[in-house]
Amino acid sequence: IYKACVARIELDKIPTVGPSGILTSYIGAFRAFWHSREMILEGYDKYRGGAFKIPGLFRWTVVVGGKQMVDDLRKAKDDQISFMEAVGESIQAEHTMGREVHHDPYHIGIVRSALTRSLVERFPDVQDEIVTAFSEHIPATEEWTSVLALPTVMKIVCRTSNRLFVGLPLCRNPDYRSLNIEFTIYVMKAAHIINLFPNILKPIAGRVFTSVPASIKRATRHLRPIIEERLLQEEKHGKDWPEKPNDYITWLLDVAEGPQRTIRDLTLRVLALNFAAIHTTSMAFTQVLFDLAAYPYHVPALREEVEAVIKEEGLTKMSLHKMRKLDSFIKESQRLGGNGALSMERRMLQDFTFSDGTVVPKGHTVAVANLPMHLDEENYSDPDKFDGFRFAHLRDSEVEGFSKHQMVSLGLDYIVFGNGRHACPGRFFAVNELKALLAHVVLNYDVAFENNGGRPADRWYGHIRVPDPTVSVMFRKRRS
Ligand code: HEM
Repeated sequence: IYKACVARIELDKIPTVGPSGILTSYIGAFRAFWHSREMILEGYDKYRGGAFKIPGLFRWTVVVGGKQMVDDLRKAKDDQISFMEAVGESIQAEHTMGREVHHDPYHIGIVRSALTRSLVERFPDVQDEIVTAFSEHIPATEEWTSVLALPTVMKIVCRTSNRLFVGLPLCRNPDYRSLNIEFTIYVMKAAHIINLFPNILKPIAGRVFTSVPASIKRATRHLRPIIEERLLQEEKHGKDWPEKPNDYITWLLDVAEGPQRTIRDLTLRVLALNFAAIHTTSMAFTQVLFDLAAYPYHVPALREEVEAVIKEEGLTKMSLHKMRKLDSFIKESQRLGGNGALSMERRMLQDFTFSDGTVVPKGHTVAVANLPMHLDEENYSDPDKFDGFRFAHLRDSEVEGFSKHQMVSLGLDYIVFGNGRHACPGRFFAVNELKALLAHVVLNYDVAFENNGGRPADRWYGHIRVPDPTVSVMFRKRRS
C-alpha cells in the first residue's frame, strides 16, 4: 500500500492534459479516445521539453517530448523499460500473436541480421516483384486511370515484401496476400475486445471472440507444405543443402531449436513479420504517392537523379543508396505523415527518473510525442511546409562519411522508426523497398489527383494515423 501511495504521488506530480480527478479523468479518457492527437499537441506546447499525462480508460500514458527525454529513453536498458510489455499490451500479443512469439521474439534478431544482410543479394527479386506487381495492379495506360491508393499499394507491398520473406510462388497467392493484410486488422480489433476482459478471461476471449485462430489455420495451409519440404531437405542433406533458398523460412530454421521448429511456431513468425512490415510500409508509400501528386514540382529532379544513377551503375541496392533526393522525399513525407502522434511506447519495469528529475513509477507506460516534435520550429525550419528535398540539402552540408540525415538514421527529433534498443530493425528493408517503389513510379508514370485536388486529410484513430483508404490517385504512362 505504501509503495502504491508513493507511486500515486509521483504520478500526480506529472501534469495532466484534461481532467485528472479519479472520476473526471474518465471524461478525459473519452476525449482522448477521439482526440488524443489534439491532447498530445496541446500538452507538448504547454509543457515544452517535459512530461505530461493523458488518461485512457484503463491507464494513464505519460507522454514525453524534447530531445533530452528521448535520449534518456534511448539509453535506458531492457531491465529498466520494456518495449515488449508496452506493445504486448496494446496488441494483446500473448493472445493474438501467441505466447511463443511474445515471450521468445527471436525472429526480431533475424530481421536485424540475416534479413538485412540479404538485401544486396535479394534486391533483383524485390525489384522484379515491383515491376510485375505494378504491371498487374497499375498497368501504364495512355490516358489517366484512377487507382484506389491505399488498398492497391497494400497489394503491391505485400507481394513485394513476401518475395523476400517466402519467395515465389507463394508471395503472389491472392489468399496468402489477403490473409496477411487482414491479419493486422484482426489483431488490432481482437486486442480491443480482449482488453475489455479481466486477465483471467483474456485467453478465452482471444479464442472465442476473435478471427485470429482462423487466420493462423489459413496461414498454416499455405506454409505447411513449404516448411515440411525444407525440413525434409535438411534431414536428407544436412543444414546446408544445395539450393537452399535465401529467405525468412531458411533464416528461421537456421536458428530455431526444439519447439521453435514446429509448423505452428514458424507460421506465427511469418504472420508476425507481416504484421510489422505490411501496413507500416503500405501507409508510408501511400503518403509518398499523395505527396507526389500534391507537390509535382519535385518530379523532374527526382527523375533526373534516378536516371543519372541508373545510367552510371544500373539499379541495385547500392545504387539506390546514391539517390539522396529520393531518400529525402520519402523521409519528409514520413516526417509530416508518419503513422501516429506517439512513438517509442515503453512500460517502466522500475521507477524511472528522467534527466529533468521527472519520475515515472514502475508499471506505468511512457511514449514519445513524435508528431509535435516533427512539427517543432526548434527542430525543423518552416516545419509545416512539405519540402521534399529538405534532408538532401542537409546532407549536402554534412561532412563526408556522416549520414545523419538519411532516412534509416535514427534521430532524437526524427522518430518515425523509434529509437534505442528497439528501434525498427526492418527499416533498412523498408527504406530500400520504398525507394525502389518510388523510383519505379517516377520513371514510368505521371501521377495526379483527380480534378487537380490537393492532399486529402488523413484519418485518425486515437493517436494512430491512417491515410484515407477511399482516396484515389490517377496514373498514366509517363509522357514528359
Ligand atoms: C515504413 C515502414 C516502417 C515503419 C514506419 C516502422 C516503424 C516501426 C516503429 C516505430 C517501431 C517501434 C520502435 C520503437 O519503439 O523504438 C518498429 C518496430 C519493429 N519493426 Fe518496423 N517499421 C516499418 C517497417 C518494418 C518492416 C518492413 C519490418 C520487417 C521487415 C519491420 C519490423 C519491425 C520489428 C520486428 C519491430 C520490433 C522491434 C523490437 O521489438 O525490438 N518494420 N517499427
